[in-house]
Amino acid sequence: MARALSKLVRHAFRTQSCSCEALAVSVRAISFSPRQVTSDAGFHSVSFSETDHPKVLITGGLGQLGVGLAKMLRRQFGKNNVILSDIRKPPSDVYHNGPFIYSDILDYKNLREIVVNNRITWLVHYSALLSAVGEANVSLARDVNITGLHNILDIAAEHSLRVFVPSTIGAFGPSSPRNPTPDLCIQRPRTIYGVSKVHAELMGEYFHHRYGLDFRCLRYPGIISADSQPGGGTTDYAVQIFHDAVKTGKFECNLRPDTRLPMMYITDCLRATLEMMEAPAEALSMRTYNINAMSFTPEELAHELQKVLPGLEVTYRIDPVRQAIADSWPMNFDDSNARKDWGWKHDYDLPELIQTMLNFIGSDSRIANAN
Ligand SMILES: NC(=O)c1ccc[n+]([C@@H]2O[C@H](COP(=O)([O-])OP(=O)(O)OC[C@H]3O[C@@H](n4cnc5c(N)ncnc54)[C@H](O)[C@@H]3O)[C@@H](O)[C@H]2O)c1
Ligand SMILES: C[C@@H](O)[C@H](N)C(=O)O
Repeated sequence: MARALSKLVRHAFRTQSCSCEALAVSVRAISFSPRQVTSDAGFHSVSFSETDHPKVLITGGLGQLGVGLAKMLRRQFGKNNVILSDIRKPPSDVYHNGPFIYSDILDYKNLREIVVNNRITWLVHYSALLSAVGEANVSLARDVNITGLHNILDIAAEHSLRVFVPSTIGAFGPSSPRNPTPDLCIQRPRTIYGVSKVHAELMGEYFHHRYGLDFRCLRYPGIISADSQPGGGTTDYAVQIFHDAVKTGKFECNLRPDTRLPMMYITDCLRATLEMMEAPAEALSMRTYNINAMSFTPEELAHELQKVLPGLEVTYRIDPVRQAIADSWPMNFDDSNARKDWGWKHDYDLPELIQTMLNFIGSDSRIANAN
C-alpha cells in the first residue's frame, strides 16, 4: 500500500508541470504523509466539517499563554473540545477546569495516539524554550523547538489538522530593519530561540505549499499577563514590574531604560490567535503574520506606572544576555498585512494595559491579604 502510494506520488511529481499550489492539491488528494507512515492514517483523518466545533489540542499548555487560550477556546467550542497538555503537573484549578493530558512533544508516538484517540482537528503548538532560557540550554532548546516542531508538523500533515505555531519578534535579528519591522525582510536572529522560530515559519510554509498543510503562524510581541508567569524570556520585565510595583513598590529592571520593544496584552494575543485560526483560507495572502499593539521602553512604562503609583522606585541592573538579545530585536512591528487581510485590530494600548494589570493584581493581592 505504502509503496503504491509513493509510486503514485512520484508519478504526480513527474507529470505535474504546473504551480506548487496545484501540486499540493494532487499530493493531498492521495493522502501522502511526509513521514511515509505505513498505515493509511490520512484516510482516517477527521475533516473539520465532520464536527460542529474543532477539537483542539494545545501543547505546552501550562506556560504563560496556554491556560488563558484554553479558557477562551472552551467558552467558544465547549469545555470538552479543548485539551490542554504539557510535561508538567497541572495546578488543581487547571486540572479541574477541563481535559488535561500528559504530552511530551518529543514523543512522536504518544502525540499521534492523543491526536487519533481524541479525534483532534486543530493543534495549537505552544511548547517551546523562550529566548533567555534557550540561551542557557541550547541543546534542549534545539530539541524542543526544532525536533519537537518536526513531530508536530508531521502529525498535523498526516491527520489533516489545522496547526497554529506562534513565532515571535525574536525571529528577527540585528540586520533586520528594526523600526518598523515588516513581515518580509532579512531574518538573521542570533539566538537559538530565534533560529528555531525562523525554522518553524519556513518549515510550516513549506509543508503548506508541498502537502497542503493548513499551517497558520503569528509573530507575537512580548506578551503581558497578570495571572500567569512568563517562562524565561527577554520581555519578562514588563510583567514583573507590575507585580513588584503592587507588592513592594520597588522594581529592579534587567534591561536598559531606553530599550524599546513591541508588547501586547494577553487578551489581544489570544483573540488574534483565534481570529487567525478562524480566518477563511482565501483571506490569508501569507501564512505567517506580524501582529502588534504597542511599543515602549522600561523608562516609559515606569513613568506611566508612577502616575498611578507615585511611590514606585525603579532601578536598573542590566543582564548582558537579555540586553544583547533585546538590542537585536524589532523596536516597532509593522502588522499592516494582518490588519488588511483578516481584520486584525488590537484593543489594549499602554493606558488600558496599565489599568487592567493593576486592577487584576490589586484585587488579587487584596484577596490574598484578606485570607
Ligand atoms: N509569552 C510571550 O511573550 C511570547 C511571545 C512570542 C511568542 N511566544 C510563543 O508562544 C508560545 C507559548 O509561550 P509561553 O509564554 O506560554 O511559553 P512558556 O515558556 O511559558 O511555556 C512553554 C511550555 O512548554 C512546555 N514544554 C517544554 N518542553 C516540552 C516538551 N518537551 N513537551 C511538551 N511541552 C513542553 C513547558 O513545560 C511550558 O509549560 C511559545 O511557542 C512561545 O515561543 C510567546
Ligand atoms: C518575545 C517572546 O518571544 C518572549 N517573551 C521572549 O522574550 O523570549
